[in-house]
Amino acid sequence: MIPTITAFEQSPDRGQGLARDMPVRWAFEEVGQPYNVRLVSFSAMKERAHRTLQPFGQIPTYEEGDLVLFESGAIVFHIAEHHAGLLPNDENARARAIGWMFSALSTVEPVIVQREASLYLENHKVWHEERLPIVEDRIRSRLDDLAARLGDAEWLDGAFSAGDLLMIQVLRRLDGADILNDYPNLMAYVARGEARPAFKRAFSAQLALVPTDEVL
Ligand SMILES: N[C@@H](CCC(=O)N[C@@H](CSCc1ccc([N+](=O)[O-])cc1)C(=O)NCC(=O)O)C(=O)O
Repeated sequence: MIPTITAFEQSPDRGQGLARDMPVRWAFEEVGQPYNVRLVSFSAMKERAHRTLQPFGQIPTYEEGDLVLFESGAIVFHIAEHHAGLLPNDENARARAIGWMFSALSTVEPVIVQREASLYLENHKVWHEERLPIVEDRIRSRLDDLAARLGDAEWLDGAFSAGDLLMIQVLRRLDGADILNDYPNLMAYVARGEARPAFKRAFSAQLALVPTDEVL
């Protein structure tokens, strides 16, 4: 059975592939699993029908038969559990790769999302100018440690895994910011992820939905 995910009907990132359907698309492409996409408008996301799938009124969701999932990380994990190619077979290596999935979403992404909130939602607040540098310092602290751990390695822990997929997707949210430029090995790490044929297929698929005149 071919799973169906939901994605934005109108991409707020205008084709940059930063919304969270992107890691799910990427995971499907890495394991060679076809998938269908149901596009959802901002208003429809908040309706009861969608909230039965995703209680917070967001995308993505995953439907396959009588299984409904939400949380992009959980969906990527489900895909990785049911197909080869995203998690190692070795028990300890698999556990470490899953650890990196959590690290991406609960240690690195939150400070990056705080910066986006500061820039796009709080930029009119009187304390915005004072807060942004504090948030950006928190990001640099995380990137210092991540860059030190990655070093010159190709991926975070041996072969490419779902942990790398999610970490690279999180780091891509800094695209356009100067911050990542200070970490050449992390820039190269993201570039390696973006060079993967599966990433390119996923990126093209989400870009194809964006009207040409809206692409950033
Ligand atoms: N923890 C959930 C979070 C899901 C989530 O944040 N979904 C967002 C889209 S991806 C987040 C996102 C949005 C826009 C950009 N962008 O660059 O424009 C990037 C990422 C959403 O539906 N937002 C609508 C709403 O909350 O009302 C998950 O990982 O699935």
